[in-house]
Amino acid sequence: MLNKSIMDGDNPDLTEERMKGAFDTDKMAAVIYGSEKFAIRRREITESISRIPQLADSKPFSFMTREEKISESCRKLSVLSEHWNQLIDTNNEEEALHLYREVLGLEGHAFSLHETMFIPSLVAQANDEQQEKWLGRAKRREIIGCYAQTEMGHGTNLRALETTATYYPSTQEFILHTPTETALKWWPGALGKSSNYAVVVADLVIRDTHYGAHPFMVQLRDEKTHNPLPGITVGDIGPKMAFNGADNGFLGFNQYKLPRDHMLMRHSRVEENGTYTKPPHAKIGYSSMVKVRSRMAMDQGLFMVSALVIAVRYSAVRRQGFLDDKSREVKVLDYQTQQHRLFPSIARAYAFIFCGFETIQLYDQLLIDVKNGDTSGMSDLHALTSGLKSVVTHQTGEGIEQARMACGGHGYSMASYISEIYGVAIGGCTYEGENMVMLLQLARYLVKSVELVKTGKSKELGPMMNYLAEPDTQIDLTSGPEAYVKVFQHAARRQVWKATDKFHQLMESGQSRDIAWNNSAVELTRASRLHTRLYIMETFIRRVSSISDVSIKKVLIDLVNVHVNYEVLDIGTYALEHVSSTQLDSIRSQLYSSLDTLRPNAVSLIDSFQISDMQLRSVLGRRDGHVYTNLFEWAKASPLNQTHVLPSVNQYLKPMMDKAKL
Ligand SMILES: CCCCCCCCC/C=C/C(=O)SCCNC(=O)CCNC(=O)[C@H](O)C(C)(C)COP(=O)(O)OP(=O)(O)OC[C@H]1O[C@@H](n2cnc3c(N)ncnc32)[C@H](O)[C@@H]1OP(=O)(O)O
Ligand SMILES: Cc1cc2nc3c(=O)[nH]c(=O)nc-3n(C[C@H](O)[C@H](O)[C@H](O)COP(=O)(O)OP(=O)(O)OC[C@H]3O[C@@H](n4cnc5c(N)ncnc54)[C@H](O)[C@@H]3O)c2cc1C
Repeated sequence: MLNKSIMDGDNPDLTEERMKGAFDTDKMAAVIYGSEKFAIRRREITESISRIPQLADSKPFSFMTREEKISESCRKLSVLSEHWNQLIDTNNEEEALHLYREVLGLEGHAFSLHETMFIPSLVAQANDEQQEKWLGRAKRREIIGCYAQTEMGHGTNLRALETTATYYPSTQEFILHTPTETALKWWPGALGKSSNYAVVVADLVIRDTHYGAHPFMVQLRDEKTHNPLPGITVGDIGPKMAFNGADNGFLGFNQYKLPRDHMLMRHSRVEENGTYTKPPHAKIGYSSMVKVRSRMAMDQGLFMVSALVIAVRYSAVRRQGFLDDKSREVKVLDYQTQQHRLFPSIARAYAFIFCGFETIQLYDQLLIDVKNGDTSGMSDLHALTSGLKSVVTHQTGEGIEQARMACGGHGYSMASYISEIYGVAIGGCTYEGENMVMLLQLARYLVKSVELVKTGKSKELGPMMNYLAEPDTQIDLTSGPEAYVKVFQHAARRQVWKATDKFHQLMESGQSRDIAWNNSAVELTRASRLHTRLYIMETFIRRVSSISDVSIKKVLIDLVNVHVNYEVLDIGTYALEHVSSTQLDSIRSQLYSSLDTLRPNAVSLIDSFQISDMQLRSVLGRRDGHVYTNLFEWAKASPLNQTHVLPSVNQYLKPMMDKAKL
């Protein structure tokens, strides 16, 4: 059996799709998740979870209020704490994240920032002594932490953060203070009600000198009573577009005293007498953000996949309309428009995940290098992850929304759960750096790279930048995916140079650097997007080329073909400067035939992600494909259906209708 999710009693339309799959889904899972060992561990963890009934949702999540969602995730966390060590290797971050996804889903929970930002901040920013004091406690979950940086008035411009941490040598204490309303910390996940500790980012002040944003370990609540400590105002910021199982919070300090050794001092220090030692790199304190950005291609890829699992499975059981055979309606997945809507997103999801593996590894390596005093890789990774987080979050949003529409009316129902996936994923366009802002960060790096080429210093170009120095060449589109890479290189190179030239010309015409930058900004963001999409395409092709299993490689090459054709057409206006409109027409034909080629493997390609029904929380996307029965059962569970006549009918509608009858 090649597709391992074939089960007796499943919807025969899905079983038929699974039989058609030309590759082993367990083998594909090993490729997706980086190793056979981890793919097996994922399945084992999922299996173990299913044997603990208390870890199941106590009722459909979409029918819960916000308070119920928060309470439900806390209940599950307490059940998990009894089983933690049997379920996972607690030192393995990927296993922990898989466990959280399975049990708690994507709407957030008390530990959502603890694992992703609080612990990583301690790992990267606390010195050995501080790690000795707090890291073990954090890892054992004796305390719950979050990352409190953004303020009501400033999230992007960190240099303008208003919260101050003023050092007084006489008492060897910092005083944390929130001088204005706009200085309130605002947004941090799990801050409002769950966390009792936070890594707080504040402007360090010593003897009236402002040293800028620095991280501090701050206790917020009493460990026994969980009440906020004196001098601390903390609470929940209210409901959001999605992610409502999380208590994103606000936080204010009123002259709150903090011992000197609570400033995280791995890289910068304040001595007892107030002497300040600056870090080896000005932006080293930003590492927690780089850490999360380096994970985002993976995380967003998985968000997109969740929506695609739902849409592709549903499209294989939804029958509507006719093609050749007028005796039976077709699966909507057979419509070319449906394939065009979904398959390029499947390709992007695979590509994002492969990129994610690469950037996670780059971050881990950087962490080691920085610990050894080498900060030279920081700018490269900052630029790469800034562009990548922006492109993947935007394209994931587009892909999920298309997946929702591909499910027709039922896609709009919370039974599909796609709107929740969309709401959570789209947050990524804003958090960890607003997308436009991050594209402009990459653009700074691109402009500098062009300046290196212009001044004859091409040898100093960073990784992935050499193409900026290469001349345009003839493109032979018949030579395989590499030809499409060349199209992207041409388009990206031209746009990067064009935007840089514009910026330089505006400065030469007398505009200040900042004004010239702003007047070139749209062109600069376009350059960043093209550069990043080139990186994604190259990584995808590189990863697929390295695969040895023949059947896996074959289907992934089919997927690469969908990707490269779709991507080049999608940048048609830029590509037209390098390929003719006749060539674009032939790319169009190739795209349509590549959709056809992929069609038999579509369900197996999304099944390979092995996302459990529990994690998916979708009635439409369940593995068994019994959409209509499941949908009806789900609707019956609606709180509105627990009584035939609602009190509001008796109170308002009936009297109104009765009155109208008189
Ligand atoms: C499953 C559940 C899931 C769901 C889980 C959900 C979890 C959600 C968690 C969300 C958490 C958050 O959002 S936490 C908050 C995140 N906040 C942010 O990301 C804020 C975004 N802002 C920033 O990062 C910065 O302020 C930035 C925009 C870069 C501007 O900073 P500055 O003004 O200090 O710097 P600039 O003057 O612009 O740049 C100076 C130089 O520093 C470089 N530089 C800037 N940042 C750098 C960095 N990190 N590493 C190296 N170098 C850096 C620039 O490239 C410049 O280089 P040169 O060009 O060479 O000079
Ligand atoms: C779901 C979610 C979770 C979050 N979790 C956390 C958390 O755990 N901890 C935490 O500290 N924060 C958190 N945040 C806050 C988040 O990091 C910030 O909202 C984000 O960095 C954007 O900053 P901002 O809100 O100041 O946006 P703004 O900067 O005000 O953006 C508004 C507009 O201004 C534009 N803009 C701003 N500056 C520039 C510029 N220099 N050039 C061009 N355009 C510009 C932007 O592109 C955007 O269009 C979270 C946010 C969300 C939505």
